[in-house]
Amino acid sequence: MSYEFIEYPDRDLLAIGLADQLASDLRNALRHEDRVALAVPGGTSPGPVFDDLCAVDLDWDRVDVLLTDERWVPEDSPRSNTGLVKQRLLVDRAAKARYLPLYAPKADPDDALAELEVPIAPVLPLAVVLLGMGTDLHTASLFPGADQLEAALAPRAPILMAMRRDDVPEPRITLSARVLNGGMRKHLLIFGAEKRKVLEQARGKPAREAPINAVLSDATVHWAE
Ligand SMILES: O=C(O)C(O)[C@@H](O)[C@H](O)[C@H](O)COP(=O)(O)O
Repeated sequence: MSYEFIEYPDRDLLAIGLADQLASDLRNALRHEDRVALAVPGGTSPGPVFDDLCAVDLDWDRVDVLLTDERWVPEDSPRSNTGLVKQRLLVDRAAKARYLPLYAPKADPDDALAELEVPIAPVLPLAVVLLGMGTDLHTASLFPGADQLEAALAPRAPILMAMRRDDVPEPRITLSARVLNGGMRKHLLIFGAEKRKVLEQARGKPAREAPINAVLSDATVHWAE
């Protein structure tokens, strides 16, 4: 597994440097394509990156933004990744981007997969993918031990899958590993010594134990304490 590892002096400098890199990847992709897709994670880490990226001058009206995964909660829930993206990324210049949702107001995510996939299929492969990671080595909602992990890691997995694990508070919906890994440029954002350590220890582990390994090849890892 080969990936590049960039260490930043602090989290603010990481946010600036990573936003700059994402902007440059998007500009490069826009030189060759009419429209390009950017997938981003939710969770607590990416907010400051979004704050910098949203102000960048590029052809946002040709960019499709989607989440790598979503918690199955309404948009006004504090746990909604959509809420985060709408408040911190799809503002300022980036307000012109088109948002492709990973949530629909249905009780069961399995009942929404087909309709949510319709606008996503034509924008693949993803031009730029930003990923987060948990200390259990999950990325997006590809959790070790989740009910559908094996299917989501399969080479012919569907675009979207619902995912559940008993200790995860709500059902999730996630892009499958092949869609995430198929991104033309991939970046992983991690903060803190613990995540750095577990990522190093994950080397060589099978993806069912370390799902992050399914999406890391040729990625760039961005780390700060
Ligand atoms: O909805 C989510 O939670 C995610 O997209 C998830 O994969 C996240 O990126 C990691 O859990 C890291 O989360 P933190 O940045 O909060 O540590």
